[in-house]
Amino acid sequence: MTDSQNKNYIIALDQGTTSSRAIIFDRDANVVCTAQREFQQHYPQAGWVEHDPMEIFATQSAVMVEALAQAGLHHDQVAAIGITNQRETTVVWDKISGRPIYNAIVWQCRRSTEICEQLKRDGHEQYISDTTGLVTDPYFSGTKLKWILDNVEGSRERARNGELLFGTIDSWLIWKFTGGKTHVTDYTNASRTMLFNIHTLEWDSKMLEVLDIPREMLPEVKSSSEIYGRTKSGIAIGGIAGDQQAALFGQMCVEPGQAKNTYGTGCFLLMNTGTNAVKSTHGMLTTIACGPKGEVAYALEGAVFNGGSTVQWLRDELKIINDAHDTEYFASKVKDSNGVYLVPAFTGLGAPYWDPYARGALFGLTRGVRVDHIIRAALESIAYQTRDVLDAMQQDSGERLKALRVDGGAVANNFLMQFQADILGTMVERPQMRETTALGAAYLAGLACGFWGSLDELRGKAVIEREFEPALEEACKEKLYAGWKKAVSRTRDWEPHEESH
Ligand SMILES: Nc1ncnc2c1ncn2[C@@H]1O[C@H](COP(=O)(O)OP(=O)(O)O)[C@@H](O)[C@H]1O
Ligand SMILES: O=P(O)(O)OC[C@H](O)CO
Repeated sequence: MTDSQNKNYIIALDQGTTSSRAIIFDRDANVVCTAQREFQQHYPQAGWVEHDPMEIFATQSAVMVEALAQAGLHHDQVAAIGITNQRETTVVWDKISGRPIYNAIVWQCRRSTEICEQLKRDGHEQYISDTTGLVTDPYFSGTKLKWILDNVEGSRERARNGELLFGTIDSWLIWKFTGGKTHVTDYTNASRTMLFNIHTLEWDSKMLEVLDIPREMLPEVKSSSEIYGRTKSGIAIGGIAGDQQAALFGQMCVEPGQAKNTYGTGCFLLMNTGTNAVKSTHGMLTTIACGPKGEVAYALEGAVFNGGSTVQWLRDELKIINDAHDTEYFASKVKDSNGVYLVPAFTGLGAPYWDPYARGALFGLTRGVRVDHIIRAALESIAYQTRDVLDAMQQDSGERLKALRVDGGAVANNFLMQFQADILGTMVERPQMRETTALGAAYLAGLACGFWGSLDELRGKAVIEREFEPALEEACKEKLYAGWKKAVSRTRDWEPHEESH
């Protein structure tokens, strides 16, 4: 048996907002083994979110070792690693010591709101939208990176001298896994930085100048499916994609018009638009995704900041549930939310509102409201936010979705999926294979090293486990949704502007 025949597995490393996971796939793209570790969230101020990059690397390395050990595999048996990651989260590290100079500033963090306001005052909003496909919001890496360079003493100078490197989580992990040899990212992650021209596929000189970012610290940008380097143990790293683009690929939405919604910490609805970089007039982002071979394709994206995190808030802060799974039981105990709306604008509102000043609120409280109603309202808020996004995206794309493909941790919740179908008036399709993010990264890595010849070999994998049919009558659906829109309008522009930075 030759060496390559002996390599019968691909490992996907899925570095998410709340946990690091490693998933091993066999040649039939079946999951052989999964290992997962949660890591600490840091909230140093209201609206700020940080991670420790060393903890991210430590948990990600640990789960890879754990998964291999559980499966009884040696690293020699792995053909390649695919990396997929929470996007936008920004790390700056010292090239020599290999240590970050500041905690990672997480995609949800609002600390660069004032930098965005300045960009708007200076008239850069249109340029940012035309060039990077993004809205001027603290969500993206560019203003987070500027914040670090402005606030960590001497860092801009050190970056100019080539002593510091910048990366999103994919770059950070690859740099660490290759022992400091490889400093790369891929087009999908680069397209989330606000520093990258999505049309010419290059770092954008004007954005670097406007944000005063030294070019020396940027990673080389590569395709999503190629061999970038090897881990210290010799495994090829062959795929990189931001987690939402990886999920789109894993759901095989590689042709124009195909879309998926992922329900994780946030909710991310992406629609592939092929070679056409569609410009939104309804608050969607234009972003880079992957075509059938992992090549550059464009997508429209609606990003909702707080989806499953709303359920975590019920569990960790309010402590009214023990486990995310219990929400289904409590929400189903009551016939409706009793007029309660929860708007989880904990870190402002993303698409289609883009309001960093919005803050969360509960509306419609009366004396008869019980915890069950609040739990139900929390789940309903996830579905309402998805409706906001889908309505906007359908107006931009001119396409009406026949069915919404879903994935992510929260799709296990049958109540949520049914309410989603009801409030959209559209069928919701839940796949049998829920690990679509990891699967997408595995496919990209497997295609790069010839483990799989083409996606066509794997089409049979896209099996629907359950369809949720809309069952709510039109008038009722629209009345509920009108209540949601009213609630959202009351949360807008809540935080005073001068206190947001
Ligand atoms: N049964 C459930 N009902 C509702 N929400 C759930 C359920 N299971 C998990 N979640 C939520 O889904 C999220 C985890 O999904 P995952 O896709 O792993 O997220 P991420 O990649 O963002 O870390 C958590 O925010 C959790 O609260
Ligand atoms: O870690 P997730 O799955 O919540 O995804 C985070 C997104 O990539 C942020 O843009």
